[in-house]
Amino acid sequence: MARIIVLDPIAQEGLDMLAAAPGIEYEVRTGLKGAALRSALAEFDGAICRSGVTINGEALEGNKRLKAIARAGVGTDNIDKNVATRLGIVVMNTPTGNTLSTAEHTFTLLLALSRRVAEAHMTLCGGKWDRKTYMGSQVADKTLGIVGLGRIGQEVAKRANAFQMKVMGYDPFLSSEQAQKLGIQRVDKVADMFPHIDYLTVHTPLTPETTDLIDSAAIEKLKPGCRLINCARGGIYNEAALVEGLKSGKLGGVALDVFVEEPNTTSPLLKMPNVLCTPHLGASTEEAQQQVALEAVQLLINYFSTGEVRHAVNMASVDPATLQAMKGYLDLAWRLGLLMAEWQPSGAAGCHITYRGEVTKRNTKLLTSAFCAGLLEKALDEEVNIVNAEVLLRERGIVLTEESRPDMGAFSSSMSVEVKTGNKIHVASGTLFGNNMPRLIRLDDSRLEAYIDGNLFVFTHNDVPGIIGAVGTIFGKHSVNIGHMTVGRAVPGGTAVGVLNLDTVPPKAAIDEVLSHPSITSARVIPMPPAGKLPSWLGW
Ligand SMILES: NC(=O)c1ccc[n+]([C@@H]2O[C@H](COP(=O)([O-])OP(=O)(O)OC[C@H]3O[C@@H](n4cnc5c(N)ncnc54)[C@H](O)[C@@H]3O)[C@@H](O)[C@H]2O)c1
Ligand SMILES: O=C(O)[C@H](O)COP(=O)(O)O
Repeated sequence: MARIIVLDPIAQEGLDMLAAAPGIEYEVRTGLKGAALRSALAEFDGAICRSGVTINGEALEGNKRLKAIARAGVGTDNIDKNVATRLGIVVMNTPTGNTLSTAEHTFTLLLALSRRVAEAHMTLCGGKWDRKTYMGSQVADKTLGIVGLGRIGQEVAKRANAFQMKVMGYDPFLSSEQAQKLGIQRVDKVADMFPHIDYLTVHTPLTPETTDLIDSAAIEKLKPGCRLINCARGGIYNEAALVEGLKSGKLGGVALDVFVEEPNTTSPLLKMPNVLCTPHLGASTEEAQQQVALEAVQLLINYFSTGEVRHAVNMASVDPATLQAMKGYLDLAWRLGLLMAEWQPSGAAGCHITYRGEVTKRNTKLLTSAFCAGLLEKALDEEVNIVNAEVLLRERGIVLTEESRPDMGAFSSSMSVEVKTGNKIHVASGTLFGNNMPRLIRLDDSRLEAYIDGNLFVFTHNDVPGIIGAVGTIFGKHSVNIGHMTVGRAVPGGTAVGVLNLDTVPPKAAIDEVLSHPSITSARVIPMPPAGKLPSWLGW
């Protein structure tokens, strides 16, 4: 049973869906912070939030249970994604559910600011019929500048065009063709539009690049009387600079839905004329809330029932069909990681993975993560999975590189991992027989065809006659049954490797006896998961 905590109010439809989902139970606990939030999160497998709760590093610290956070909305800046990734917690959002509502809210603010609707309303409610003070400004034939032309920015552009506005815009990912299609005059940098625009609206995430994007220096360069709107994130406009710009008369007006500090009832802007503010209501429509709640709940249901990862913001998304199709390869990659963790001495400095043949057409990044998860699984006293494995590996200073070679080797598909320790490189290569039978096809210099499950007994020896018989006799004497045996070598008469699958773990006396053979140079038991047992993070 997966337990889900709902940390912010979400639409009833979402709660109903949680209640009806088999294998899921949920609790609504809103308004949590600090230690209360941390201990609550430790009791659940999944969490749903909006922008109200702050899931910072402290809240996640030491959490060994939480696997997934679904954000019913777009912005995930209230979640410490670095810490979540490190702990193997996948963070997903619902990117499209509130796009139209937020674009509409942006336009609502733009129009209401132009006509000073809120101020006129408040004056009238105060008993004054004032038709002189609230002279407005027509938007038709004015120029709107848009920074950030993703989902919301583009919808705002469409609405501006419908209101006969001229639209200029900047987004590093907006092509000239797309800009032309949307009726946007694209500029190469934000400042290029400053002298031309009557309105500016921003629709970017809050990042180091967009923080204080519009500060006093930028406001200086704006056309006098320009009106600024922000329905994205507080902090993209420097709030002190807005106050100054309004006081000096440089700015014609400011409309904000979002603030640096939220909730916020004390901003000096709230008391200024030509200012219009709403308490982060961009996504607050029945339609948007229903949509994002249903989407967020579905994300968690899918994650806990099939392992599907969609709209992840801290890892590559993986749909169930891909997972299903890659199950065998994920198993192989994970097993090669488990094997290498035992085969190479500690102190790995780097890992290089080569994919060959048909497997290169698949999501090899996922396979690399699965290998890393296997490599670290036993060494770390924490959850290691495909979300955090690469991060954990790199954190340990291990350089990870990957290459794909579409040409086939001896097998239609193979993956080969090289682990560098000091001046030595250890190699393990594997392939998949059928859909779900991982096989080891190379260990260091020796080519072989070994199973990678159960109790592996791996020994190195000189390639001389009598070794297989000698090892078989020793295990027979100790009543250890050999299920499968393979030996491989690089060249006849050189060094060779033997891999046995034993039905039981051999006693120490048996291993010592094997090691006492003059031509056997090393021997060890490498416990591997039974055949068919998939990593727990796959959810199967
Ligand atoms: N007020 C609200 O209630 C509300 C509702 C929904 C979304 N939002 C916020 O609106 C923002 C945009 O949402 P979206 O769904 O359109 O996201 P999106 O990812 O579709 O679009 C964001 C765009 O910003 C662009 N961008 C990033 N950095 C930039 C930079 N330095 N300069 C110019 N462009 C840059 C990206 O290329 C992208 O095209 C998000 O921050 C989101 O949290 C607020
Ligand atoms: O990023 C978002 O989706 C918006 O800021 C909406 O936030 P909310 O879900 O808290 O209304």
